[in-house]
Order: sequence, then structure tokens, then C-alpha cells
Amino acid sequence: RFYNETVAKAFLQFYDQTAQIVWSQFMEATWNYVTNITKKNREEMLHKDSERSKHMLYFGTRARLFKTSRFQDPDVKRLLSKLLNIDKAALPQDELREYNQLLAYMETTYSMAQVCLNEGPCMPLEPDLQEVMATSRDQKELLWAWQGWRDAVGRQLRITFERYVQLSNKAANLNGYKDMGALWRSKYESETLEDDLEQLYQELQPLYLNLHAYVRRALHRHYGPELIDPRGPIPAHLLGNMWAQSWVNILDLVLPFPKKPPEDITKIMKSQHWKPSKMFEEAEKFFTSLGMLSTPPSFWKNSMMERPADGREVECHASAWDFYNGRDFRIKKCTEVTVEDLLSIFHQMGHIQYFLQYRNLSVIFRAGANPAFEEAVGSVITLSASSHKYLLNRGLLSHQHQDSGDGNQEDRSRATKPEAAAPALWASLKGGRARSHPLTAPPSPEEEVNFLMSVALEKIAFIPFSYLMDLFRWKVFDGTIQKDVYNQEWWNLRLKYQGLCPPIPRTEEDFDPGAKFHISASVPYLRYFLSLVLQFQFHESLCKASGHIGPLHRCDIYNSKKAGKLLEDVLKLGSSKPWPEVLQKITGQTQMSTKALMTYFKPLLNWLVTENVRQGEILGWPDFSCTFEE
Ligand SMILES: C[C@H](NC(=O)O)C(=O)O
Ligand SMILES: [Zn+2]
Repeated sequence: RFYNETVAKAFLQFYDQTAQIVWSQFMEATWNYVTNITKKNREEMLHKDSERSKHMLYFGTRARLFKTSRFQDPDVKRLLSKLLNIDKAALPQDELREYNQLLAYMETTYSMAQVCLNEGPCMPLEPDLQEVMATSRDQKELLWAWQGWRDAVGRQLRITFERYVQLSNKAANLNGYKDMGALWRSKYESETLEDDLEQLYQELQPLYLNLHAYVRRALHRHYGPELIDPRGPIPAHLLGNMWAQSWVNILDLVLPFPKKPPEDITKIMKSQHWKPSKMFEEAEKFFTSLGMLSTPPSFWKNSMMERPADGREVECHASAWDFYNGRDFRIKKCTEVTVEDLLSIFHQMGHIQYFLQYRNLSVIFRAGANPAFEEAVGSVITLSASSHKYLLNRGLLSHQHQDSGDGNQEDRSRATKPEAAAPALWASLKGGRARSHPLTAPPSPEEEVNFLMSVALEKIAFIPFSYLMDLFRWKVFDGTIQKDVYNQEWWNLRLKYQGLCPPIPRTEEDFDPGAKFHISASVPYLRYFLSLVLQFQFHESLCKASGHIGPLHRCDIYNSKKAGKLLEDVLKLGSSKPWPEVLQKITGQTQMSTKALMTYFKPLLNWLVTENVRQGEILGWPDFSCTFEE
């Protein structure tokens, strides 16, 4: 037993120096694999992964030897305690190899899956099947894509997933956790986590139930009573997304005031010849406008911003990468020129900003205050980036009207010929009527409701999905859900929380959860549910710091150095402090709270409740049985 703190500090120094080398080699090998899926690259990745596991085992076992109770330095204690959990590296050599092989198999099966037309071409998920799910209004075509994807992915993963659960739980046990769900939850350092989550969910449920009832009515109008029961669950293939996790793509079907349609920003981006690189520049410009860090040249050189045209097999699911060497950071995304992808790039650049801010910390502290903080950073920026004020100033809205914001509309139209950017806007300026700011009427109440609906279809629809993803896996890990009922239990949760039904009968031959990236890639999901709450708490605080006055949903913190400073001071901390302390630095509170989210959507909730009462809607799905078209 070592008792001496000085020895501990030297031990941690040695860990850091060696970890940077071992981890960056592992990241490089993994990057090479997911951006060029070949057998050779897979072997190299598995080799580097086992090197990393040996390194974790070596230091993890020795970290146990320190008796930290009498240590003075809190950082040393926190660093050593984080070294104790070595995850899958605790597995015996042969089982670790099997585990890594099945992880690679599941993730690769997902990434390479395609759905083939009878004679015609085969379609990958991105962009083809996503495009069908987003744009088709023909329920037979939607069913073809929905069922085809699950046959191609979920069904193939079922047996492997069962073995994955066993080995995951064994690894968790070897680290002192009762199962892998307990290990995942430990990242949030909270004894009351599950109760807190249920509380947050209960507070948000009225918002979801009202949105669900309203959207169900709109789908009933479009697809008719044979498909939609106005008192029942919604068939899961009609929501504009392969997993019904975001409903933004059916905004046209549900728009509250169709006479005041919002601009089609995707159309404007295409008419302005936006390229993926420009989308990344736009996101970077937002962070530098806040006085935050810009990306190094290596980011632009090494990132994969589009699906490669050379026929390489790649993993398209968007992700941000830290190579743990303090200088190499990348994004991998099969970017399409759409507003949905623009906002997704803002989200990924938020991860990159976090990496940049904490790059000088010990490798052990190079993580978010908790995983939800990592997801919230980029998402809080998208809340500003999707505001009228921002889009108008970046030339992405041609509407004349502008938020009755603070009027400091210094001309921020983009470097390209502004006239091309927003003709109507430019006309109003050039016509000699240029005022201190190109302000005419603020958005009408109808336009505000339409706007809030577009944000709600992303954020509110996501609440139950992001909650149930790990409710399902925790029950699988703790044995509540046995493997012979995986699929029916998945659909029980989809019904209970999302009010969805499968469009066709499902059996235990299927494994529908496996058709979602994070389940095939063993990426926990609770982070996204908690990020929903956190991003609005952050948004409220950053907006206040930026001097914003007026409704929260009109706030755009672009150019605010004060907001940037507040955010930067928090990101620099990485995971070196317990997250309630970090939350307090940015919001003044030590607890997560749905108040800011409810404030943001209050005008929409008022409208939805009125509308649903007017229509005599039933909230929820008392007709809970799933019916199927003969
Ligand atoms: C919300 C989550 N985002 C991500 O993985 O980047 C998803 O795509 O399901
Ligand atoms: Zn993310």
C-alpha cells in the first residue's frame, strides 16, 4: 500500500505521458477503420485497442494501491478514483478479444447495411433511406424503408447482442458494478439519478402529450382514419425519421399556420451553393464570435466532411474525435447540404470546442463534467443558430421581418455577395430605407407559433425516445428484460413513453433496438435526454449574460463575448470537478431543472392546449393496442 501523495503524483504524471501515446495511437487506428472499413484496418484497430486495455489494466490495478483517504490534494484523489474503472480492460485476454470482435461486428454491420430494391439499386441509410423517411408521404414507401432497414440490421445483430450483454455484465462485475447499466450510470456521480430522471420526465410529459395529440390529428388528416386512430398510438414510420426520434421532417404536415410558412432554409442554402466546408466554417465562426477557440489547421486537413466518393466503406454516423494529444481533433460526417445537417454540424463543433478548451488537462480529466454536458455544448449553440435573428443576419432568411431584438443588427451578412444572400432583405436596405437596422414588423404571433413548432418537433419529440433508450438497456443489463422478450419489451417501452406502434407485427426474430446506431455501437444514450434539459438551462444563462431581453426563444448569443467567457470557463474544467459545481458556475444552480425548457416553449404549450381542447383531443393513447393494415 502506498500512502505517500508525492509518489501518487509521480504515478499520475507517468500515466499521463504514456496514456497520450497509447490513446492517440488507438484513436488513429480506430479513425482509420471507421473511415475506411477493411479487414486490415480492423485488425490494426483491434491490436491498438488491446494495447490500450493493457495500459488501463496496468495503471488501474496500481491505482488501487494508493490509500487516498489521507491525501490533501483533491485533484490527486479524483484522478486516482477515475483510474479505478477500467471498463472492458478488466476482462480476461481471450474474452476481451471476443468482446472487441463482436463490438466491431455490430457497429460495422450497422454502418455497411443497405436495403435493395427488387431489381434496382441498393440504398444505404445515409443519405438515401434517411431521405425517404424524411420526404416520402407514401406510407407504403415509408414502410418499405422502415422494414427493410430493420431486416438488414436489427435481425442480423440479435444473437451477437445477447453475447454482448453477457460480456458487458462480466466486465462491469470485474470493475465492482452489479451490471453494465450501473457502470454507465456511475458516470453521473449521483445516488438519486434514476429518481431525478423520472421527475424530469414527469415534468416534461405534458409538453410531449400535447404535441403527440396535435401531430396525431395532423397525420389523421393526411393519412386518414384507416391508418391513424385519433385515440391511439401513432405508427412509427410516419414521423419523418427512421426511429421517430425527431419529427422535424413532417413540419409541412403539422404547421399550425400554413399561410405563414417559414422559409425553406435548405432550399436557400442550395440556392446559395453552400458546400459542406462552408457549413463547418459557419459553425466555427459562431464559436469564434463568442471569443472562443478556433480549430487548428489539422482539423480541416484530417476531418471527413463528406461521404468519400472513392467507394470506400465508411461509418457515416456523425461524430467528433479527440486524439488525446492536445493538437489533433476531427469530425466525421457524411454531410448533405440541408439545415438539419447544418445544425448537426453545430452540435459536433460543440464537442470539438470542449476538446479544445480542456486539452491541457490530464488525459483523465479530458471529458465533459458528465456525458450530458458534452452533448449540451453544441446543442445550446444550435438554439441560437436556429433563431430568426441569427438566420436572418447570416443571410439564410430572406424575410424582411426581423425579431424586435436589441437592434444591434450590425451587418453580419456573409462574405459572399450579400445581394445574392437575401435579395428581399437587401432590397429593403438598398432602397434608401436603410435604418439603423433592417427592422420591419417582428414575426407575427402565427409565425412565432410556427417557429416554436419547428423547434418542438426536434426537442420535444425527442424527450421520450432519449429516455427509453437506456431504460431499455438498463433492464436488459440487470436481467429484468430477458433475451427471449427483447423485441416485445422494446415495443412496450416505445408504446408507453412515445405512444408509437410498429407499422407491422413484430416477432422475436426481429431486434428493432439494434437498428439504432447507439445500440449497435454500444454508446449510452442518457446523455442526450439530460442534454435536452441542460441545453435550455445553459441557453437561459448565456442569453442573460449576453444582455438579451425578450422571449427566450428569440435569443441569439452570436457575437456575445460575455456569454462566450461564461461558457469557456466551464468547458476548461473538463471532468475535474463534480458536475453540480460546474453547473453552478454557469447557471447559479446545482440542480438540473426543466424550468428554462418550459419557459422557452410556454407560448407553444399555450397554443397546443387551446388547439387540442378546441379539437376535443384525448391526450395519450387510451386505445393502446396496435392495429395493423390487412
Ligand atoms: C441524438 C443523437 N446524436 C448523435 O448521435 O450525434 C442521435 O443521432 O441519435
Ligand atoms: Zn454529440
